[in-house]
Amino acid sequence: MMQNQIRIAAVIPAAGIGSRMGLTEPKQYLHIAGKTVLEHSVAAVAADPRVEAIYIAVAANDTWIKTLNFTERCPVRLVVGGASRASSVYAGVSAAKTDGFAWVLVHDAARPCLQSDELKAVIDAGVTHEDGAILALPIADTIKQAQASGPQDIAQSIPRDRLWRALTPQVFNTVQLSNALTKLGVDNAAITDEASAIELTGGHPKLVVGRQTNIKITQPGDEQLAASFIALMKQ
Ligand SMILES: Nc1ccn([C@@H]2O[C@H](COP(=O)(O)OP(=O)(O)OP(=O)(O)O)[C@@H](O)[C@H]2O)c(=O)n1
Ligand SMILES: C[C@](O)(CO)[C@H](O)COP(=O)(O)O
Repeated sequence: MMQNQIRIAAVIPAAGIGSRMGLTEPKQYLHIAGKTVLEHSVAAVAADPRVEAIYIAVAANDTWIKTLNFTERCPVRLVVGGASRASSVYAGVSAAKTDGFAWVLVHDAARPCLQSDELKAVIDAGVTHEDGAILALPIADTIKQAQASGPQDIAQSIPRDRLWRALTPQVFNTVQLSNALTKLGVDNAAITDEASAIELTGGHPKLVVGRQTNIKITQPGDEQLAASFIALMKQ
């Protein structure tokens, strides 16, 4: 498969409300390092020429998206997201499938610090491995499981050998991912990332080492950390 024949649609789930941030606006519309978190994430996935279209899943009642102006080299389309991340992803994947893209790359709007070397690596692996590929990081800390009765009382330590934490982007064959999400249902709580859907339908996506800086803005203060990482990337 010639690399110039690889046409990828990026799907950006951006229909969440960012409740854990405790803000009045969704975290993807926070301004850091001169533009919104979403604009950083869109620009990050557009950095690879194999990405030929970007589908952003936004909430049906989103009033912020129309204030943004995307100037990427490839078309940016909006689709209506849903009540779950998986449903938002499914809306973008379905649009990409309709438009004839054989490959999809899913990247959280809340991960604005993606770097181009990570993007290239996960695309290279995702389009050559039969079950796709995801960016991930091996767990470097000791893992504790809390007691059911006490959320901050240790029940046990979990062996961390062979444990990784998933990041995004995640890259898959469009039909394979679409079929998995259709079969499992987008309200299936077990589907917290796209790889989960592939795994639950028998696949084994490739793990590609990402960067520690590829954080997901989730809790208060993460936006400052992301802004610092973006400033460092520009140096
Ligand atoms: N129904 C949803 C829920 C989440 N997302 C997107 O999925 C990404 C990762 O989800 P998360 O960090 O959980 O975002 P939120 O759901 O907005 O955060 P919270 O759980 O704190 O409300 C985010 O870019 C978010 O916008 C989405 O498109 N549709
Ligand atoms: C997709 C993801 O970012 C991989 O770690 C993560 O599963 C998203 O979880 P969230 O609770 O929807 O943020």
